[in-house]
Amino acid sequence: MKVTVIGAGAVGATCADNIARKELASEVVLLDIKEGVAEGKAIDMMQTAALLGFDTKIKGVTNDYAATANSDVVVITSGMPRKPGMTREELIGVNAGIVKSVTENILKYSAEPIIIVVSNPMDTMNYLTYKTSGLPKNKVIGMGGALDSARFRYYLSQELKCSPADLNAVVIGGHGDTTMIPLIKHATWGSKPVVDFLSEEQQKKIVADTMVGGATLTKLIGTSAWYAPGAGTAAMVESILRDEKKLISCGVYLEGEYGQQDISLVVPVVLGRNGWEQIVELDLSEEEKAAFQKSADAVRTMNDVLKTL
Ligand SMILES: NC(=O)C1=CN([C@@H]2O[C@H](COP(=O)(O)OP(=O)(O)OC[C@H]3O[C@@H](n4cnc5c(N)ncnc54)[C@H](O)[C@@H]3O)[C@@H](O)[C@H]2O)C=CC1
Ligand SMILES: O=C([O-])CC(=O)C(=O)O
Repeated sequence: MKVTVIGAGAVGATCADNIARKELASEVVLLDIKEGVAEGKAIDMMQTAALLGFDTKIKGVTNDYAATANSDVVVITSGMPRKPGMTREELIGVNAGIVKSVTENILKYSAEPIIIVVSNPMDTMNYLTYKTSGLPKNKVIGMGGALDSARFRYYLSQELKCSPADLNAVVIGGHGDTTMIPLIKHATWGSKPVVDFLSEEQQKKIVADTMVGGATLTKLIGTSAWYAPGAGTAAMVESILRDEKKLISCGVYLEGEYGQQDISLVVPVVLGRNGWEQIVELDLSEEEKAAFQKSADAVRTMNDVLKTL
């Protein structure tokens, strides 16, 4: 199996590292536009192979798309990250052009890869990739929900003083500070609803902390996060390449599901060798449905911005 990661920055390199350590693919190609960066990081990672004992071959290239030929999965992380005080949406002007040209280049060498879109604003970049690529909708998948759900489990585990591994908790909606919807009423610890253990105040804080999880880290670090984003993306690659059929919140193109059309939003999907194989429709309350509609309206406004670029 071959995976290409476009963008050898913080998220792309971390994702490639996770894929190699877990030997999810025999070959990983890391591509960046900056001369030498992907080559250097690939060699650095390959020099951990003797220490960590993996056999995946990582190759770095500068803008050489021929090296990406016949990839099974392509991860797009190329583009600008936000700085403290910015929203993800403010990146659209720079990142839309990058994501569009990268998608076109990928398809010159790989006929029908599964593309995972990470670049922000993710919901709109995933929509753009779907529209640009002409790929079947199940092969264009946005990464955001895997990360946001992991953050949700982290904040829940801190408050409940339990292992995040024992929590089932899902974020849907958009991958934005105000568009993501941590479904706290659906979250369980073991099979017990977490709300049975948390005050209203605790619940509100967990939801709010999850929603601004990315912004909090951007403020602390000075650029956006990469360890959990890299791991979240690799978890999606794993479920796809190993055909695990894991239920993971992902950005997918909706055609009627959750009452939405012609938009990419984050919902729980089954991820397997064919990409996303099934959308799972949760039983949402009226309040949750209204929040989903509000997120859809905001994401649609961003998608409309694409027409002006
Ligand atoms: N969806 C999500 O959950 C997350 C999304 N992100 C987004 O991922 C993107 C990358 O973030 P970082 O890795 O932290 O940024 P970074 O700045 O460390 O890396 C981005 C890389 O993209 C490269 N690049 C730029 N234009 C390119 C092109 N045309 N072709 C190939 N490579 C190109 C740059 O040279 C740079 O090495 C950002 O847009 C960020 O907002 C980051 C974390 C989570
Ligand atoms: O916060 C950002 O800009 C990067 C991102 O999407 C995240 O870490 O959730």
